[in-house]
Amino acid sequence: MASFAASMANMSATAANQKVKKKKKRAAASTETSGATSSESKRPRQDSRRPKVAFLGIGMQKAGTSWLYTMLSQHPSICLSVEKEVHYWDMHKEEKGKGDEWYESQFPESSPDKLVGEITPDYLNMWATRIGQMHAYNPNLKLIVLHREEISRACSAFLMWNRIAAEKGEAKAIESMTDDEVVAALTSMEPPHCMGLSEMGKGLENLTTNGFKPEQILVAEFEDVAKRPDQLMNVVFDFLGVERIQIEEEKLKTNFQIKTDRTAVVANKSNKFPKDLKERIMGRLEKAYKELKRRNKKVGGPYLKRYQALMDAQEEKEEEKKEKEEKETIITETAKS
Ligand SMILES: Nc1ncnc2c1ncn2[C@@H]1O[C@H](COP(=O)(O)OS(=O)(=O)O)[C@@H](OP(=O)(O)O)[C@H]1O
Repeated sequence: MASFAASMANMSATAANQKVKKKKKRAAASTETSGATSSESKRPRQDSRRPKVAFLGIGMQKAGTSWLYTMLSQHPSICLSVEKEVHYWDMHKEEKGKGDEWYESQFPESSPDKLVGEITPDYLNMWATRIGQMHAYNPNLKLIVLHREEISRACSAFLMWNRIAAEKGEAKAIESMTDDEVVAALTSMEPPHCMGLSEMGKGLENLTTNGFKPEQILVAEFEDVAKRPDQLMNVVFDFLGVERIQIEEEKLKTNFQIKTDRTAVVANKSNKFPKDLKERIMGRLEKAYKELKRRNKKVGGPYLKRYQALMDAQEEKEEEKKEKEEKETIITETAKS
């Protein structure tokens, strides 16, 4: 009996030990996924107080997303990630095992009275499971896409990758490449998928077949970054449900390209795709990518129509205001004379 009791006690001690070990293992695993240290995990959880990410800029890559990040960073009710591109949904979550707590810790200035968001252009071209995870995290997420003409966008992407590779001695600089070489690199199915990442239509379809409603997605035109930046930002602010703010003219008109942090780098004018080469390339690719452009137009069309209507309504209002002001001036001057 005694030996039975001892062995029972022994067994329960072993079970208790195993339980403790398992608990420690689980704690270590959750520390690994959340990126927290053991002393951090002992502190009261902060994440329960952190608001969820409410909006995302999801592309297109090379369509003015760094400019958009800079404009949104001017808004007092918006909290952006410290780094422009968090890459949680396309990389950190699955490939690096990070959790939502880690994700939300990328927004150290978040608070309940601020709208939290980040911009990672690669989210537009993710596969279904990742979109599903993003939707499950926050089914009410608002998504912003800037659309840029497909071939010009790919040229911009190619130039960026070519400059990086050439600097490392891993590729010829664009200036010494033949047209055929540039076309081959631009259209390659291998990373960095220059033309592949112009597939906005497929990206939008993937979003709506994996939970997102079209009303949750705003598609705006890249061209307006240069042509009508203030109106574009009004549409974005309205879409996000925050107050419209007037951004300084000089900022609105600056060419922003950001790499890894909040430091806005004004684009180097010499860092442009050689103009003649671009014209030749665009001529050659126009026919080959007719189908891709048609699909983007078909799927993106209704979104862009909605966006155009919002832009036109603003213009009409401004014209009405001008006319009214002009009439008032005439009345005042007539009264004076
Ligand atoms: N204010 C303004 N007006 C006109 N164009 C502008 C502006 N700000 C940024 N840009 C152009 O946007 C291109 C970079 O886009 P992204 O910031 O999305 O690039 S990235 O995906 O983050 O690498 C890049 O395009 P390319 O010059 O054709 O490469 C920038 O020049």
